[in-house]
Amino acid sequence: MGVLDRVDSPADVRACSPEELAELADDIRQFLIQKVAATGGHLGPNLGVVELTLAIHRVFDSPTDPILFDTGHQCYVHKIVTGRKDRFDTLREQGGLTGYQDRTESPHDWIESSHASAALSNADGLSKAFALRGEDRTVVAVVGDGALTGGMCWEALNNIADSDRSVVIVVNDNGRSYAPTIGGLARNLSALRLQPGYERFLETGRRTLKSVPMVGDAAYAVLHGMKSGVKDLVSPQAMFADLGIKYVGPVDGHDLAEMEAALRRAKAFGGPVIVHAVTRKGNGYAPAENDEAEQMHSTGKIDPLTGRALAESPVDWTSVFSETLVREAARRPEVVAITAAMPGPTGLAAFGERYPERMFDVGIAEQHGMTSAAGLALGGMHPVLAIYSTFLNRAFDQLLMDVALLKLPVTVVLDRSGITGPDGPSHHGMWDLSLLAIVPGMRVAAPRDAVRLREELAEALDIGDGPSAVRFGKGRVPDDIPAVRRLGDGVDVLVEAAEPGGVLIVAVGGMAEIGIGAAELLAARGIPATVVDPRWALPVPASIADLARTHISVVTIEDGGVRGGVGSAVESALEQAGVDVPVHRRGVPQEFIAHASREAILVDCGLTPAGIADSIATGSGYVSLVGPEEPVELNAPVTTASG
Ligand SMILES: Cc1ncc(C[n+]2csc(CCOP(=O)(O)OP(=O)(O)O)c2C)c(N)n1
Ligand SMILES: CC(=O)[C@@H](O)[C@H](O)COP(=O)(O)O
Ligand SMILES: [Mg+2]
Repeated sequence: MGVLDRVDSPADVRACSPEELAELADDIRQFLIQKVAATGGHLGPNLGVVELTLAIHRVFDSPTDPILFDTGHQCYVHKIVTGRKDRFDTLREQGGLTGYQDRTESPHDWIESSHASAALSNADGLSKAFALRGEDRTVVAVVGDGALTGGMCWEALNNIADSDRSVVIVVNDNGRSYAPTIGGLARNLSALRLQPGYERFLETGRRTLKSVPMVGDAAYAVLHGMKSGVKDLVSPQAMFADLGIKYVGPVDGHDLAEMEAALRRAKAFGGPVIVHAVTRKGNGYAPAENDEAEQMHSTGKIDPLTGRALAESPVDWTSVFSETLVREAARRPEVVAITAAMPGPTGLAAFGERYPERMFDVGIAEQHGMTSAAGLALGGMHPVLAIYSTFLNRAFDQLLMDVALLKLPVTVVLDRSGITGPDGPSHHGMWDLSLLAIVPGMRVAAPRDAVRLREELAEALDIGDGPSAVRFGKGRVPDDIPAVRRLGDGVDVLVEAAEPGGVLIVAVGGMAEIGIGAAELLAARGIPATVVDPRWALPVPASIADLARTHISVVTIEDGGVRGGVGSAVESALEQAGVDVPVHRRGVPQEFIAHASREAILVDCGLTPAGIADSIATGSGYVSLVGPEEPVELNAPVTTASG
């Protein structure tokens, strides 16, 4: 019976003795390794915040004092000590524990989005509300060094600094996003951490002086004081202090007692405070600590002993993109690449190794990345900004007004478009087609397989008079789905109806396989169907309207929201062409889709050959996943004595 077995709430953590705390931290570390090895998830980040999270729950009173985790991928320890440890076998599985904060799981969770750099703005707003309501509550925000490279953090800091509100910002500085965090900020933060003299100075002092009873304690206090002297010379304190925010640290984020003492100092201060915790991603688990590339930022199912993946990953869209870009760049010196702190996951790492001078990591800063791309294009380059589809949301205004308005040759490569699965509603790439459809002059390719991805990326790099986008999904990429013929405007006919007058299926990108399967099932039911892949889906190619004239209806299938995407664009195109043929849109319901496997969600959305064929044969509409449920009572503001 370990200490963890009897910890089910923050109060249980607060009741632990120092010895029990040390055991609890070890128990949690082993728990994380065993559970996340079995389910997959953010093992590295969570191993890095064990002591930090325990210290926070000992000093602050969640949920009265909200604890916000920026991005939320590092909230597993928080979940473990807030009564959810028994559900970790269901982590990131349908109906199970989410991998991020989730208000339906616990009142200890306040925010939910997995989009980085938003927690400080949430903290700013929450602390303003508490001040207005006269509630004496402290908002605690845990923000990583990577998230701190996002612009919203600095917008929030600018506001928080200009107040005396009780906000404690715990900077979890492990020096990494996926890869090492870039930029002047990171350099400043790490200056102290990497200062060997400072570290040695502290370590020697701590070890030597603490061993001397009495005298040691006094001398240690002197050392501590000196530390602040040393700190003033090299610390990032100036960066925050100049903003008007008190700075505490740097603190060893794995030293529970030191972390707790720093947080108590911060809490006592009463106004906005930054506690700079220095941690190590993957701490205490050698396979993660030794993972040079990403310190096991996010893993699939692994062998807990060795850290090795249990399943080989199939050839995926990302790897085809990666190799194609390197090949294209060899003959296109104007091509440069931009990543928002995700060179590995977006496939740009190979390009960066081959062409380091043409590769730019801007940090978790998609907005800046998009407009920096505009600048690169103004300077004669052809930038390729590779981001996950869901993060395009962050850079929409920049795409519209800094790129498209100027008709600049920027290519946005959107990986993880469509349903992604276990990362839940804020990670599904279901918004990009709707967003891109309203950008004047935007050309959007959605390859159906590896062959078309190579083709369409090259075509995008040939576009010099405006922005282009190439979007593809997560996971396995079909090698080759051949066309029967290609029309003049690039549309590929994949299936010719056996006879005229049937259904025209417009299958966008990765939905081609589903469209072909649906056509086969319809043919068996005596309903002829033609299947086409537009390849360049937006703006809608002219031949789609021409084809529609000889069909009784058009069915569009897209791995994206059904409102405003390709289906809506096809409807408009037919109307403009005077083609009076009904369009039935099939796609992802315009709802927030809970986490589950991609496959399970596609089935639930009716995005399968049988689902599409049945909906056509029966004339039913597109699927909705949320019934008329009663809204769940969430985080009703805690009424305090004063309120
Ligand atoms: C806007 C946005 N862009 C990209 C990501 C993908 N992403 C998830 S975690 C992460 C790195 C976070 O680094 P940091 O904040 O330092 O936290 P750590 O993992 O080091 O604890 C990134 C880039 C994201 N969640 N949100
Ligand atoms: C929070 C985070 O790291 C996400 O960006 C997500 O985990 C990405 O997952 P995949 O790279 O497995 O799609
Ligand atoms: Mg980090």
